[in-house]
Amino acid sequence: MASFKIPALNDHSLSLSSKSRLPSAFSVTLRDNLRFSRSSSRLQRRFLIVTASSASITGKPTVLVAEKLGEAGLTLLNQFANVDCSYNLSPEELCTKISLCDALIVRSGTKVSREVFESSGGRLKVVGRAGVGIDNVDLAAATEHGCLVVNAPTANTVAAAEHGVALLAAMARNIAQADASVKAGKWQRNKYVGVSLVGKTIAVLGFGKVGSEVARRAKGLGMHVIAHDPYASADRARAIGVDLVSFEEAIATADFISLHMPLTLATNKILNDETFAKMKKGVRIVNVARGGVIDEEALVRALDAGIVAQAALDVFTEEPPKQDSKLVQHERVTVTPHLGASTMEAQEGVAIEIAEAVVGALKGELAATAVNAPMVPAEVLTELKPYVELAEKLGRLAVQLVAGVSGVKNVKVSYASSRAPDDLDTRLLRAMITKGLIEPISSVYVNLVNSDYTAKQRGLRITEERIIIDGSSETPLESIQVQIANVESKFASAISDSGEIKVEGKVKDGIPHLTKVGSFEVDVSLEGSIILCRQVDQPGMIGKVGSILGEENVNVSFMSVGRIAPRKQAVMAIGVDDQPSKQSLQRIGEVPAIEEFVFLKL
Ligand SMILES: NC(=O)c1ccc[n+]([C@@H]2O[C@H](COP(=O)([O-])OP(=O)(O)OC[C@H]3O[C@@H](n4cnc5c(N)ncnc54)[C@H](O)[C@@H]3O)[C@@H](O)[C@H]2O)c1
Ligand SMILES: O=C(O)[C@H](O)COP(=O)(O)O
Repeated sequence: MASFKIPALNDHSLSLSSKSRLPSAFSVTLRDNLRFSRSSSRLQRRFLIVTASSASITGKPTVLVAEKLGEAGLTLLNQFANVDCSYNLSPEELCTKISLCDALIVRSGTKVSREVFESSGGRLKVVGRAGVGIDNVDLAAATEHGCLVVNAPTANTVAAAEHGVALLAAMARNIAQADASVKAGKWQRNKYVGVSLVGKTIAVLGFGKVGSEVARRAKGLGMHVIAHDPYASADRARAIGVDLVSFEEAIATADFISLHMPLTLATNKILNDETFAKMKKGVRIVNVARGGVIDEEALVRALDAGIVAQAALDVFTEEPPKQDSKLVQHERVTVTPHLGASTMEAQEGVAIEIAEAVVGALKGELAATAVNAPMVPAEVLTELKPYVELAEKLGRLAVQLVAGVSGVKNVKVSYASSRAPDDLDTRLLRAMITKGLIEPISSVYVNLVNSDYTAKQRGLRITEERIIIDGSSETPLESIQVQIANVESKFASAISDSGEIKVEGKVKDGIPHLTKVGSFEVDVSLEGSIILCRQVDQPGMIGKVGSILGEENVNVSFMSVGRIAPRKQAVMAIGVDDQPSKQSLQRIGEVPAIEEFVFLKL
């Protein structure tokens, strides 16, 4: 079998000193909870498994709905959980309530801060954002607390795009101002002469879901559409008839600018004094993204200087904005109170989308819209299921072999596979190895959300290596090997020739097997628990150990002996269904040919 090594795929090393509290009954598990949610059919099928087992005294989890949610979503939630609809909570009230809740659902009006996660005492397992933007949720804090954040990214796209186009047309034709004027008893036909859209250039900044829908509609209005988005595909733009251009070109050539990017460090105040100065005189701006992408004071200056002729804004840095805000009160500015997602249809859709995601996550199903965790496609999960189990068990075994576990710092994981490196997603496997390594030696529960964070926090450096082997690529993996460097072992035979604790496993007929301990080949299915004994190879050993266990009614599920050569050193691996008593283990240790032994819980 030919093999060669490729460089480590991942290297997670960082020591953090702070201790975070983590949920007490929340873990990734594939064995018992592999169910695929088929609910969000519009979404690309990408899933995350999260198991949450705690619930309230009534046996049902409690979901706090902190902002108004569509009826259909509430109905879904009520079928599974105790639903507490408490709107307009102060930050203090939210922090008080949250310790009694397993899930929280919000829109953009609630700040889910670090304090919220800290106040939950580890009970909060899922935050559902009933909409797209998650800038009101402290994602880092959620991840540190092992709390999954899911959103509803698709149901309000069209509503937001329609609102953008509505603002565009309303702004160009002074609809809001003219309406107010007529209601005030005036008839100012000359004052409210507008501008036409047809033939004008509109720059869509952020060519994602909403941006591309706006672009489509703007094309329908006869506009020339250009877009700027450093991450968008040129093919997708071309398919809609849109030219992707640089930011500089977009802002310098546009008659209208429509903003559709998320608020990030890079987009914060992306429209500012400097960028306004580069725009065409008389440009008109629409913002249905986030208020923070515009420097609002600079916009007022640009309006007053005549650089910006008009603006139409649905979103503001501070919501609601101050009543005396110069921007809001500006006569050439049209405003709406963050209504982009607020259509009957979008709110029903969002409510269903988020309720399904939250209920699914609480049930231990696969969350399609996880924001703070790697998502693994369903078909990959199905295929990796037995390897995920193998990964966790190898981690558990390896760490239990360490003498004095505090020194576990460097772990190397090798995946032997005939697949190309980019055809094997190891994130889930790494998370499960981390879980296996950490859980037996701490009170921390590790899941896919917090595994990398927890490893870093404990100063655990996990490097991954792919070993490409010949063979059929139908099987995702040939074997997984876990090595712990620079430690002593309570079972010296687990130390390989190169000095690390080494365990290796394979999946056989769908069942994870331990196939190597140190330099010894064994073959024992990873079910129940395991006793490893090093002995001088000789007849009758299996019988002797088997009868000690049999006397105590401990059922042996598997036995295998790996030896260097006949009658030389050998390692016997014995799978047991039950935990033998201390006395039985002591008797095994007293069998004359046995030089060392260890009992390992899976
Ligand atoms: N007003 C509302 O009620 C409302 C409703 C829905 C969405 N939104 C907001 O609209 C925005 C877009 O939502 P979406 O669903 O289309 O998100 P999306 O993720 O599908 O699209 C965002 C796009 O912005 C691009 N982008 C990121 N950084 C950029 C940069 N520096 N310059 C240019 N483009 C950049 C991304 O590549 C992506 O294509 C978000 O801020 C969202 O919160 C508002
Ligand atoms: O990000 C979003 O989905 C929109 O801004 C809508 O926010 P909302 O749910 O508060 O209306």
